[in-house]
Amino acid sequence: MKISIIGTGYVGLVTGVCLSEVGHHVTCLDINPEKVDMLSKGISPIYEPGLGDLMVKNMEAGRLSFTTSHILGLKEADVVYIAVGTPQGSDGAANLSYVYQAARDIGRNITRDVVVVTKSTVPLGTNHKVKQLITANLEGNHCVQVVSNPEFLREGSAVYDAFYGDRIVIGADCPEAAAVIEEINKPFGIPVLKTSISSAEMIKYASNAFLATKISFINEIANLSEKVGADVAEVAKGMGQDARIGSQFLKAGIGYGGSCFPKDTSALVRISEELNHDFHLLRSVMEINENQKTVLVEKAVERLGSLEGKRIALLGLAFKPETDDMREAASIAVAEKLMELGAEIIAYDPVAAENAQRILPEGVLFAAQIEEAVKDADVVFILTDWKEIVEKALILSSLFMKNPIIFDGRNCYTEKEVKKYNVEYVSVGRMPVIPNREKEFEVTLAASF
Ligand SMILES: NC(=O)C1=CN([C@@H]2O[C@H](COP(=O)(O)OP(=O)(O)OC[C@H]3O[C@@H](n4cnc5c(N)ncnc54)[C@H](O)[C@@H]3O)[C@@H](O)[C@H]2O)C=CC1
Ligand SMILES: O=C(O)[C@H]1O[C@H](OP(=O)(O)OP(=O)(O)OC[C@H]2O[C@@H](n3ccc(=O)[nH]c3=O)[C@H](O)[C@@H]2O)[C@H](O)[C@@H](O)[C@@H]1O
Repeated sequence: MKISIIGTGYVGLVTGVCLSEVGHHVTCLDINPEKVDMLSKGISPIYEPGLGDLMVKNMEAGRLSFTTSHILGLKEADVVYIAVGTPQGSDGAANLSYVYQAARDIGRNITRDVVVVTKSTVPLGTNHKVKQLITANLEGNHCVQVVSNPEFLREGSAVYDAFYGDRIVIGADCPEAAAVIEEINKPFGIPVLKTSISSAEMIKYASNAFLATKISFINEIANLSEKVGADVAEVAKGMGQDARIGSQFLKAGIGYGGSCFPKDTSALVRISEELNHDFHLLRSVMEINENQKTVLVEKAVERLGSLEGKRIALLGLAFKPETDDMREAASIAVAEKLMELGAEIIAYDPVAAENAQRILPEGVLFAAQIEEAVKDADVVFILTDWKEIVEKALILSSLFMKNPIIFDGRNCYTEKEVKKYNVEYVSVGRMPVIPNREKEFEVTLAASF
């Protein structure tokens, strides 16, 4: 069985590599020639742990190849995955133009009966439209079945998620087509849930919206905890121990970012509006998230007064650790706000700096090393909890800053850890830690180097 994948972004590439790893023959197709050129040389265009090695291994085994040609990429395919982007349009709804173009491309180029699998996150009814578009563009008399197979991987652990996901959802109107996709996925050994196409489409949006809701909920609890002197980390732990609630996605911070939660919540609100339903809860989730992105800046203004001319080190720029993805990263909103307030920004990210340079406002300086960012800074902001940043930010601030002060948007440290250092520490949903400058601290310059 020959598999083709249209789109080699995070989802298409990970899917292609992992399907080839379990023994399938996969051709990945992308319209971006630079990407395909890199991929054909065995270089992954994205930072995703474990992906590059697995990709090269399967290319060398002759199971994985890349092309920009729809003719070559589709002519021998029995199964075609659509994994192109569905970015947020200017009206908040998902922009389906790439999906529809992929459908036309499939119709024009397939040479046999195929099962088309939609991996892209698409609103209700899209799969029916995809089938119509393919059929309308067919050049031969081929039978086409469409299956909705939403993707649940997380960036930064995408390869792991492909092999150890909680479920594989297969939405189909045709049981034979569903069986083909179930068979392809058998080697992963992940439980399969078969549904209608509409339910599969809804499962994807509902899952992301629910996770986003958990985050905004805990962020509101964090904001409240600060007012009453509670510690949101303890609150989340206590809540999470209730199996009905679960401990995941209860980490308070500066809100969710990334390529999916923001756009998928917005798309679901638009889908609801089109159905004359006001999804009030989800609108609030989005609003809370917008406000949450800049709570650290507000705290800094409250504590320090004017930020004009202050040198602020932004540690971590990607929307989460272990990725170079800057889409909707909180660092963008924070940097814009700080620039507006006249601060001077020196930014550091171990992996996402190159992408960040294209996105963050002009005038932001970039440090090649974390030490360079912290040295001479008046204030440190932690925006992404990369392991390196968690390991070094506290100690470097205590060593290099005149009056060390950290605003931590990811709650990286406990009060006990902070108290070993001569650092003022402001986090989210917890009381600030103010050092007693009279006291001898465990970490001193001499002791550390
Ligand atoms: N990024 C993620 O973690 C996840 C994304 N998703 C969904 O998967 C879909 C894809 O997302 P990403 O992989 O992040 O997108 P992406 O933007 O990283 O990649 C999309 C790729 O499709 C290519 N493309 C566009 N039109 C094409 C065409 N007609 N023929 C061939 N290639 C074409 C683009 O050049 C690009 O390389 C979206 O719907 C997204 O919501 C779902 C789960 C996780
Ligand atoms: O549809 C998608 O694209 C994907 O979206 C998310 O995956 P991802 O965006 O890669 O990353 P997450 O780990 O979910 O984090 C998203 C954002 O929420 C934030 N977050 C996460 C968890 C938490 O407790 N608190 C919190 O603020 C993260 O810092 C990050 O900014 C989902 O977790 C995936 O299941 C889904 O497939």
